[in-house]
Amino acid sequence: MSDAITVRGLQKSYAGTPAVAGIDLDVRQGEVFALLGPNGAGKTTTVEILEGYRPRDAGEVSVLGADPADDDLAWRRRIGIVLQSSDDFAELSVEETVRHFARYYPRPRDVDAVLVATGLEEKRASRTRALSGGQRRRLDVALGIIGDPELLFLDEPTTGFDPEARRQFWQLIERLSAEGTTILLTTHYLDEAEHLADRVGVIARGGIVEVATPQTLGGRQDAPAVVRWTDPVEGPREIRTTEPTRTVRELAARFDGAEVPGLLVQRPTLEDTYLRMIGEPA
Ligand SMILES: Nc1ncnc2c1ncn2[C@@H]1O[C@H](COP(=O)(O)OP(=O)(O)OP(=O)(O)O)[C@@H](O)[C@H]1O
Repeated sequence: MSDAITVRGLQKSYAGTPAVAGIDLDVRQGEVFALLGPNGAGKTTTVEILEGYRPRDAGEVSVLGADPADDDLAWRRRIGIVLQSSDDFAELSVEETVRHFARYYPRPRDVDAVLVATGLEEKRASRTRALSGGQRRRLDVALGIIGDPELLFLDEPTTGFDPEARRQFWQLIERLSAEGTTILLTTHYLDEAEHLADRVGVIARGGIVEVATPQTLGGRQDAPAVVRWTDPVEGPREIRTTEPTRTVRELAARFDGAEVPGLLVQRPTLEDTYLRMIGEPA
């Protein structure tokens, strides 16, 4: 199967300062791919070039088989974009706004189903200007998926969501993914990337640092584990080891098979790994 997105040698500068400095990227059809990176790393610039909203300086880009710079209408209808919030439709109700957007697409999703899926059913009659920040972001997501896109771009989709709304959003993304939608998202939430993404790409200073699954990024799966427990005499203890099973077995023997007090085995989290990769102290 061909890739949904192919990027080779992408470059973009603003007033001579590189924001994207030669990025290569492949997003497979049907996968959820998360772009991670610190503020100013070049994520939004990259995504907006892929969406056809920003011109590039150099490089080859193919999105669903077309060059986004051609900005073909039929192509545009096959992609979904969750833009940063705008107040353009402040006087329309939630339902009117979603129905309005549905008319732009040849085969839109059912408006009622999208309102339910995005948790906006109870707010359907509310003016969009009266929505809370998190509700407004849900509306952005509703507008991004109403056209039933093959490829969905989500730029920091859950910023401002409460924990319950974030979980509901994750379920929505999982459903869309299960239906075959390819999804490229940017996020600052490492738990979100870990939960949703098949693969993550870490981008820093305009370049890709690594592309891997969340489980293997930065050699995470082989990183030493920390085994912690509380010794009845010596108090809290910890050992860093590449063989935590052996350590636990030895501890179990030492405690005669009884519960080892406060036993905990921890591998580096995705966040630990990410912070190390981008050079921040964990
Ligand atoms: N329109 C613009 N004009 C000038 N400089 C810009 C413009 N857009 C982005 N930049 C600069 O390009 C760099 C990359 O910005 P970009 O928005 O792509 O980063 P990002 O990874 O999306 O960051 P964030 O996580 O903060 O959203 C930054 O240094 C930013 O200041």
